[in-house]
Amino acid sequence: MIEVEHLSKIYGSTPAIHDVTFRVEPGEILGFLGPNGAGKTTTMRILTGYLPATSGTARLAGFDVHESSMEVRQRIGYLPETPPLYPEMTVESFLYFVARIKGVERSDRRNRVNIALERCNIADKRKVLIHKLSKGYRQRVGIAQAIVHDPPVIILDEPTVGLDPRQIIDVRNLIKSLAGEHTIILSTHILPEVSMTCSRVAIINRGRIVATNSPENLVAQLGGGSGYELEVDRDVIEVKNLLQVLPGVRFVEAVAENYLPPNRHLIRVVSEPGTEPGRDIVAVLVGAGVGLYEMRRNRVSLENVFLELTTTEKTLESDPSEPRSQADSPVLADTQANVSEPHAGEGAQS
Ligand SMILES: Nc1ncnc2c1ncn2[C@@H]1O[C@H](COP(=O)(O)OP(=O)(O)OP(=O)(O)O)[C@@H](O)[C@H]1O
Repeated sequence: MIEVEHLSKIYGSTPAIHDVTFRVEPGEILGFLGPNGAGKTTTMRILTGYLPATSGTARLAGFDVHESSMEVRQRIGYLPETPPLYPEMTVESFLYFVARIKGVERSDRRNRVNIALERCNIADKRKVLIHKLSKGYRQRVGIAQAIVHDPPVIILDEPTVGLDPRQIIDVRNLIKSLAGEHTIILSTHILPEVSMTCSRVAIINRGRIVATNSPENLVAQLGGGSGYELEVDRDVIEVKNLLQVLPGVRFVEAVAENYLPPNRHLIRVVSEPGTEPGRDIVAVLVGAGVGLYEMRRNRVSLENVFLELTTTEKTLESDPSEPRSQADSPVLADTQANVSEPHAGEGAQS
């Protein structure tokens, strides 16, 4: 439904995006994830026909966004970071207005406006002036204006910024309910937004796509960092001798901690991807008379992946079905070699 190939944009002498390539299948929600200034809005604006690219192509339902911008605009619903609302209009009259300028037939407008009001759960606000609405409701009106002409593609730029936690949940549920019937790109720098809402994610950093895959596969690619942390009464050399022969145990290392009582050691056991050697680890330690005071799992999360990819120069191998960017240089081996740093259990708070 959406095919982006080798897209680049330079503002004057400032490069904003470089060789961006990804695809979105019909009915899918793609999370477009990146830190501030990564190039998300620039990419969205090119896709919606508001900004010309410096080079590369983007096609939507087969139409080139630059050469066939009218066809593209009819097929796209766009919610920019700041929703384009007319505060002095009522919700209903604004949606009628948008339906008209988006080319909805007069005979179909009432029906389309009613559907948009219902989908966005704002039917009871139809006669309310937009400037009297809370930010959460205004965001719903913003989404309603994006879907009122029933476009196959919806592009949402940071749709939950500035909302309170309750409103965020409501807007995320609304977005999820639109998938299937619509193909959606959701641009965000908020990680939970992606894990909760999107079937696939493209991570952009400093203008370049550094990974494209399902959230689960991205985590699995870095899954070599999963394992266990043990608090024991033996040092790392003794524990290593006992455990490193076990199937599934990749390596054993000491973790520096200064809160532990004397003669206690914190030890990390990193497992091979897809293995669960926890049971054997306990059996061997207990069998050898080792005092095991605590054992907990370390799991790599999407947060770890995001931090790894946006604070380093790494890229991950993309989904094999994904078109490859010329700049794509899969360095999975490099990534796996570094998985113990940063610590797999650490990461930004969500
Ligand atoms: N009109 C412009 N003129 C010059 N540089 C720009 C312009 N718009 C964006 N940039 C630069 O392009 C880069 C990408 O910006 P963009 O707004 O696309 O990022 P973003 O990922 O959407 O960031 P944010 O999450 O902060 O909105 C940044 O370095 C930004 O400073």
